[in-house]
Amino acid sequence: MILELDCGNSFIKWRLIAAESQPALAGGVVDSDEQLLAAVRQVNAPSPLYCRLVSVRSDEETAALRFRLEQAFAVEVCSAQPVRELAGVRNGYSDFARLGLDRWLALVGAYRLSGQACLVLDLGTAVTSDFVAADGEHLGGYICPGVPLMRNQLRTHTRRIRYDDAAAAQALHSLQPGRSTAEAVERGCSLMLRGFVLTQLELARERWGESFSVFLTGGDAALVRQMLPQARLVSDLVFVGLALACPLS
Ligand SMILES: Nc1ncnc2c1ncn2[C@@H]1O[C@H](COP(=O)(O)OP(=O)(O)OP(=O)(O)O)[C@@H](O)[C@H]1O
Ligand SMILES: CC(C)(CO)[C@@H](O)C(=O)NCCC(=O)O
Ligand SMILES: [K+]
Repeated sequence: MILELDCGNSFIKWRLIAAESQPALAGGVVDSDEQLLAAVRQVNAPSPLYCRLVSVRSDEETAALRFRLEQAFAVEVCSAQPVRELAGVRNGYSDFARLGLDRWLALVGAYRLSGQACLVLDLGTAVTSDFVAADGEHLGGYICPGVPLMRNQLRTHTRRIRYDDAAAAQALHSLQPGRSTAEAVERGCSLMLRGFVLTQLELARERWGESFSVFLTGGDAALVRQMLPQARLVSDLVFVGLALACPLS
């Protein structure tokens, strides 16, 4: 059993595979180390012998999780590290170690799957885009707040923007001008996200014409899925790169 973990800022995505390139036997999204251990223990399968993880958390938090995993399952843990080059892709940051490892693994995964120029969009706590040229050169990318951050900033810094989750869920059935606070904020943030995505597409077209692939991943990918019919929705894109960063042998 191999345990794979993508430790983001808000959630840990996990899955168990029996062996390299096998479909997941179990997996999920949890919001704490404790929940992760409990979820993995509940799976009716042998305990994992090997764990590969990518984390954008602090080194201390990542080390603490690693320690708990080793204690709980006696696993060998490989934690993806920043590198200048991997699987034919060259890191485009002037200081390669500063590029978020989740972005790096997602773009390495995208290039492996497409073998051509690609635009990678990851919609999580933050929304990120990355550009990889046909020869594997990472050109860099963009970072902006994701929908949960935009919404929370508005709630935190204004006195009269208040509505509940039910109203929020209800608001996105249309993108017409909002007639309530919930509609105005939810639709406004949704349009900002769409604007960002359309601009990324334009930038990619200016560079590459029509010869590029678009990859979409992250927990909020569904929010822009419809406006990107050409995009490949690969929810485990980070795991594709993670397998390349932490091969078993
Ligand atoms: N099953 C789920 N559990 C939690 N969040 C989910 C789930 N499905 C979709 N989401 C959405 O995914 C978003 C979080 O995205 P994701 O899990 O990709 O990133 P993250 O771990 O929060 O942050 P990061 O961008 O650092 O990876 C939330 O805004 C939430 O709305
Ligand atoms: C941008 C996030 C938060 C997305 O998860 C992560 O990739 C990160 O913390 N990156 C470090 C900063 C950078 O990529 O330039
Ligand atoms: K992410």
